[in-house]
Amino acid sequence: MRAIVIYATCEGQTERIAKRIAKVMTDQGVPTDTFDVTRRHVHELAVDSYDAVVLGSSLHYAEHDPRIAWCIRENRRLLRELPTAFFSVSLGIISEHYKDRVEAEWLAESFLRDEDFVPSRHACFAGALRYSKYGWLKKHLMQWIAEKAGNKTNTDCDYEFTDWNAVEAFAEEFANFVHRCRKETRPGLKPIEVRKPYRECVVRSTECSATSPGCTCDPESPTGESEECSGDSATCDGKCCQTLASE
Ligand SMILES: Cc1cc2nc3c(=O)[nH]c(=O)nc-3n(C[C@H](O)[C@H](O)[C@H](O)COP(=O)(O)O)c2cc1C
Repeated sequence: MRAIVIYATCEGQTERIAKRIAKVMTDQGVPTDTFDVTRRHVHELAVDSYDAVVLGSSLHYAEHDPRIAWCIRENRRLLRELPTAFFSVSLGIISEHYKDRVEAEWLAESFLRDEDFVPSRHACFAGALRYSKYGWLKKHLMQWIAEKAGNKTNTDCDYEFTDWNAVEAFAEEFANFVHRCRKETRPGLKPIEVRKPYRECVVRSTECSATSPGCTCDPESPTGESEECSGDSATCDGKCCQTLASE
């Protein structure tokens, strides 16, 4: 049993949130990997080798990342059968103006509606203002937006608004939900064995032939993954069961 957090980030705040969610879920007995769609193509990811999926995206110019939308579309049938969660990261959600807060929530809900995706859980988290990472134009645009929203405008500093307690509570509750789903669908299973808890993701491989002597890969599995296979073992020819190195 494994879960994955698939996320899109621009300045890194969604990544920090995704990694915190993965850590908390892993600590709760649901080993969880992470996958950044802004660095790798989602096609490489073997989504079907996971038992629960969390998707997350930050909001930029009132849009969630189209690569997350694409990932939802590509895996729609699978996502309907699994425990799923979605989180949106924005600054509107902590604006001093009620209208902005409502809009941030509405944008998350309409994104899910447009993608015809009903996650088991969803949340909106506050992100960060990282002036140090913005170019000149973006810095001044963000300063102007921040001022309108009653937010921090000193461009010499970065500001983080994420409520980490809320992020951890979300991850903990979702991990408990995943446990409950597993119990309901497959009664009598042993408690989950936490193995290889810190790896980045399982990538799709079409090269696994499972014919080399001593190869422990399961040719039936889409990723060639087997219980014993480490992915970097010589018995796998280094071709199949690929997992990304631990952080
Ligand atoms: C160019 C730009 C546009 C943004 N547009 C919005 C927006 O339309 N609504 C909003 O609530 N937040 C907006 N934000 C705030 C981001 O959602 C916030 O900074 C978030 O932490 C970014 O997460 P990331 O670093 O994972 O991309 C914007 C930020 C930038 C830099």
